[in-house]
Amino acid sequence: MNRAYLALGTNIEPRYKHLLKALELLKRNEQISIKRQSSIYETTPVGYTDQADFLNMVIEVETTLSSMELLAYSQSVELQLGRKRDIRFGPRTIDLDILTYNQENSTVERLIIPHPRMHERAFVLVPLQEIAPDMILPVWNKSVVDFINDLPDTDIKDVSIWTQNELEEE
Ligand SMILES: Nc1ncnc2c1ncn2[C@@H]1O[C@H](COP(=O)(O)OP(=O)(O)OP(=O)(O)O)[C@@H](O)[C@H]1O
Ligand SMILES: Nc1nc2c(c(=O)[nH]1)N=C(CO)CN2
Repeated sequence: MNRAYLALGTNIEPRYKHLLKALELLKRNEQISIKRQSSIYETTPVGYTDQADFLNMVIEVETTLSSMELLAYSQSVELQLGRKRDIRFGPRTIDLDILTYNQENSTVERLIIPHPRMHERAFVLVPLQEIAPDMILPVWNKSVVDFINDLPDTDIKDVSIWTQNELEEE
């Protein structure tokens, strides 16, 4: 059995429905079992900033899929949710990134594990810390907490737990 962490992100309405649908499609795969899921966070866009705020979350899964198969299934979920690829780092109905896969450090075709930008993204590290506080990231050999401590305060401020009220209004 393999253990992977996945990051989900969406900034096209209905954002919450897109997250739920993606989780449902992941659960539908008998080779994937969701073990933990973080709260949902509302986050300010990073990279390409002229776009709407995101909802982000991180989940831990156990899977019998290989990392390439997990990527292929994640991409099929993105497609089923109508994702179109246009602006790099731009708006998306759902983005599914594989953060880590076991303790692997590998690049196979177009899949890089661990995700090469995960350690600098508050919208990934903060939800990840919630479900895997003791995790040491392969390659960097550094804990999630240490990476969070190195982030600028402004980045942390841009990531906040989405409250139930907001959830009901959505
Ligand atoms: N760890 C990974 N998880 C998901 N996709 C990856 C990973 N490593 C490489 N890729 C490749 O990245 C390609 C582009 O992914 P995508 O369009 O989601 O990028 P992005 O979401 O705009 O940027 P980012 O990868 O920084 O979140 C995918 O087709 C996939 O082949
Ligand atoms: N806050 C936030 N910003 C982003 C996100 C995301 O999921 N959340 N995804 C991006 C594309 O990889 C680029 N910027």
